[in-house]
Amino acid sequence: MTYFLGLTGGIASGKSTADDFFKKKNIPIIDSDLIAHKIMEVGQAGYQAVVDYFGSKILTDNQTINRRKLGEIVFNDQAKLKKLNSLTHPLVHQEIKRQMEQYRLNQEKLVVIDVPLLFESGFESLCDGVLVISISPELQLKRLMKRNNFTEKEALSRINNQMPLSEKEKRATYVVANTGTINDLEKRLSDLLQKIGR
Ligand SMILES: CC(C)(COP(=O)(O)OP(=O)(O)OC[C@H]1O[C@@H](n2cnc3c(N)ncnc32)[C@H](O)[C@@H]1O)[C@@H](O)C(=O)NCCC(=O)NCCS
Ligand SMILES: Nc1ncnc2c1ncn2[C@@H]1O[C@H](COP(=O)(O)OP(=O)(O)OP(=O)(O)O)[C@@H](O)[C@H]1O
Repeated sequence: MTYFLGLTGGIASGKSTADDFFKKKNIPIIDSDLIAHKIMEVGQAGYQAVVDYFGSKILTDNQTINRRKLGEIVFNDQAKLKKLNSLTHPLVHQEIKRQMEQYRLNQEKLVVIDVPLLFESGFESLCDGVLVISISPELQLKRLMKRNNFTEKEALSRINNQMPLSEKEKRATYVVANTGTINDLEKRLSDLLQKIGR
């Protein structure tokens, strides 16, 4: 039986950094951010729906979706974010489920499903356990501003559009803090793999 470990956390809490560790251990990852990007590539199912709704102002000169611009719009307007979610999430969930089925058929022992909005979209019912990567609000803001070159306002608008990390920790099966070095994180994840027994 495949064990599906949901992986979530807050924006910039360290999910992709955790994914890098699992990849090094040859554990397959289903990456929903990547899937969301793919379905919005030119010609893909999500592209036309998003462009029809938001208009050509979200396009770059070569007709691809300018995610920074789209992000600026939706993270400052909850109704538009809700709309974007309604256009993209069914397609993302469909692709996640397709990949899960493949891994199940291949009798993979452990698969990590990285879903930033796992609890928000009720995805935990499809997972055998949920790992939350947590950090303090101060560190989250600092890392997000640095990684995306965001102002404090830009970073806070993204953080505040997600369920509070403290609430995600309460709902988690496992919580791993990413407050130290990346080495510390890897050590904690290694201990977790022992605990899960895979
Ligand atoms: C708004 C968009 C264009 C911003 O693109 P950008 O390249 O700046 O960010 P990226 O996609 O890499 O996401 C970075 C992080 O933002 C957060 N985030 C992304 N989408 C959302 C959302 N709908 N609600 C809250 N937080 C979100 C997540 O923590 C995610 O890990 C993009 O995130 C998007 O299309 N989102 C809608 C699809 C979605 O919900 N994706 C999340 C996985 S299902
Ligand atoms: N332990 C750490 N020490 C220092 N920097 C870190 C640590 N862990 C992650 N980072 C950095 O913090 C930033 C956010 O981490 P990461 O991209 O893994 O977060 P994420 O949860 O995947 O973000 P998103 O929600 O946007 O997908 C990155 O620039 C990463 O290199």
